[in-house]
Amino acid sequence: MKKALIAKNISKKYKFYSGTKERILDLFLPTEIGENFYALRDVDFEAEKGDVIGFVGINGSGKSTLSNIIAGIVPATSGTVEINGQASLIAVASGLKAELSGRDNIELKLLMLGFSKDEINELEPDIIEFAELEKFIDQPVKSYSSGMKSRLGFAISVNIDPDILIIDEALSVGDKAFAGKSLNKMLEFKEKGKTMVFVSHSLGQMRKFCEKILWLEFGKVKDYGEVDEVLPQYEAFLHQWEKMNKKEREEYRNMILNGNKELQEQWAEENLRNKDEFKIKEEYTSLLGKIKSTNAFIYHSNLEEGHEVNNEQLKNVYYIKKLVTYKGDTFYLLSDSPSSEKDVIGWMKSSDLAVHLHVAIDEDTRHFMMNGRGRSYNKPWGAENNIVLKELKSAKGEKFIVNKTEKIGKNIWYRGKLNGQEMWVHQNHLSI
Ligand SMILES: Nc1ncnc2c1ncn2[C@@H]1O[C@H](COP(=O)(O)OP(=O)(O)OP(=O)(O)O)[C@@H](O)[C@H]1O
Repeated sequence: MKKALIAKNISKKYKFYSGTKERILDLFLPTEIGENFYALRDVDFEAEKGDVIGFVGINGSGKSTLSNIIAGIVPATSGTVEINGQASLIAVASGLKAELSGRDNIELKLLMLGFSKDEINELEPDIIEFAELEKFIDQPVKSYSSGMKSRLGFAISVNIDPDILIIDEALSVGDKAFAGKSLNKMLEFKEKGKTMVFVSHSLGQMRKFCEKILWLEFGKVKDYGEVDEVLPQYEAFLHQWEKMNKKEREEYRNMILNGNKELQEQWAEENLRNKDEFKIKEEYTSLLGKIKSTNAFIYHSNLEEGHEVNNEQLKNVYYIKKLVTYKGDTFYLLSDSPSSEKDVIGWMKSSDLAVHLHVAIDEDTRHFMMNGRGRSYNKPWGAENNIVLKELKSAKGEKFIVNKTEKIGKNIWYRGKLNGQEMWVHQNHLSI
């Protein structure tokens, strides 16, 4: 497959000086003055065309520096970046000129990218509309909030249709509505098979969006691979990192920078024992479930974000064909039909559901008679919104021809037809 991006031995050195005198002397003297600080050290990685890669790492690990180098905004001290096509970076304020208005920034950026005046005139209204900056578009960018700068950056980057899109924390600023709109645009790019690099501290977004993860640690590549492999390790590491005090963090940093692989493996063995907890483990199951209360939460597939249930959802019975375990919790996939793909509602913690085992018995024909008690439903073990007939009193003595039998917990439910209408009836409401 064609490589979209090859980064080789990228290092980025910054210098810290104790004052202006040192800074000036360093320019003129043949010996180096000042303290060297490496934001990146020998970073190597490649992306195939269509890869969606997330950069993760604690604060200061070099994620933004690397994305800025790939986008051509910051030069590397050494190493090479080979890009097939044009890269575009969306980052708060990156490449925006503070003194110029939003509109002038759009024109400048497009001119720098080689667009003609006619092309710019065509693209500009779309960019302005997407950015939703209204009258601010003619104000200097220095008067913008970080969210507004991010909107402008995002609007320019996605509308020029780059080959590689680099998104640096663009979704963590700005409001929820804009973040939603941006995410849709990114999904559109993903579907088009564009190569994308995504920098974010939201691991939920990473899991939802990326296929590969590059984990940076103090400017070095700690790991690079499939999301399912790298992200649980990183989450387990974060869990430990948050518990460490200043001294322990310093010791850890020295261990990494000294590069002793054996010591590092030993540390991981002792401290990342819980890493499997952060893996999402999927299993097939067959249950029926009812939501216990309105406090329950329906999660997206990343199991981090979601929304509360509504009252109507409490009056339904759901099919559960898949379960996952993540961070010690079990989540069930709720669906309106007996499938884990069709009519899916979302994931819910098992503690928020009342469930029963759901076993298909057979599809044999059986003949029963209604005994006039109970109700009938459009699903076995139905709830209020599944009611077909509120009372079966008037059907007493009528024939009920069964075409499907299922066991829900300890109870048998029959699906059959009463006067041509299909419904599920509990065993207690039928007689032979
Ligand atoms: N212009 C600069 N001059 C000096 N040091 C810099 C400069 N830019 C970045 N750094 C340093 O380089 C290191 C990496 O920074 P970078 O912003 O790439 O990290 P990051 O992983 O994106 O962090 P965060 O998660 O906090 O955004 C940090 O220690 C930072 O202080």
